[in-house]
Amino acid sequence: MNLEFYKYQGTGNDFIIVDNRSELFPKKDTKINSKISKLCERHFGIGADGLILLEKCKGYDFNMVYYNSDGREGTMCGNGGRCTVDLAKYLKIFERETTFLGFDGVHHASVEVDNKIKLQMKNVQEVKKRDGFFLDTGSPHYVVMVDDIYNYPVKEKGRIIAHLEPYGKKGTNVNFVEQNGNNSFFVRTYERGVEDETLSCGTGVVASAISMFHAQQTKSKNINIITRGGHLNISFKIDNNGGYHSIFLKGAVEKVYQGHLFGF
Ligand SMILES: N[C@@H](CCC[C@H](N)C(=O)O)C(=O)O
Repeated sequence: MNLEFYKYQGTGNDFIIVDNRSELFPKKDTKINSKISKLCERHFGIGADGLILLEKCKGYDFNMVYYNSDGREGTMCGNGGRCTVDLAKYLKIFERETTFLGFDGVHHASVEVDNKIKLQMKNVQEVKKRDGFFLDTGSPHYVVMVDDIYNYPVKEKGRIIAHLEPYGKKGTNVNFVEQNGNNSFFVRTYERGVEDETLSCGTGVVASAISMFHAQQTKSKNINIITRGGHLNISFKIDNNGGYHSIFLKGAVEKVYQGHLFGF
């Protein structure tokens, strides 16, 4: 059987997305993790930071299932979520605004006039101080400020921090941040499950923006983030208990090509 897939990128974070409303993708196959990691491999496969299934979901427009490029099911993916929203619009699942389910719960999203995708992220109740900061924005993230970010050894340092004891067997994603304006920061992310730096990470830039506000590096609740793959905007509000809500991640996405998976 041949299964159709779409190749997407959101600020350089790239994904294979399968329209699995037909439920033909063999999620229960005992070898599915190695099959997914092979598809994500950049020499023997299609090449991607992750694979996403867009599925039917009662009460919502769709359900999003996310696998990291190591083939294991991950938690929430912000850039992948934005790409999946664009595909759902292309497939005529919705027109301007959508509500869907991700690993971390319900998400609202819209397609803006400039075709950028604005995705509401899960509320953040707590930012833990640990040299840097640790918080969950749908996926776990450690955030630390560094100097000379362009030359910073993200892969080497990220790999060590990601698997430190407090982050358990599953590890954490690691973000390195340098300020370059009042409300503007450059962020580079080491992603667990990819075990490398990616060009951008949606949940990571949200974690970085909130951490920078929390650390009083900026007074703005509307923050621009530059990644190696492009620009993202993060806005949020604060509640009386110091929690963060109405968190939105906005940026461009691109449907790059479409193809067929053989042997599925
Ligand atoms: N690239 C993603 C984050 C993916 C999740 C991460 N690798 C994990 O498993 O925690 C994003 O854009 O948020």
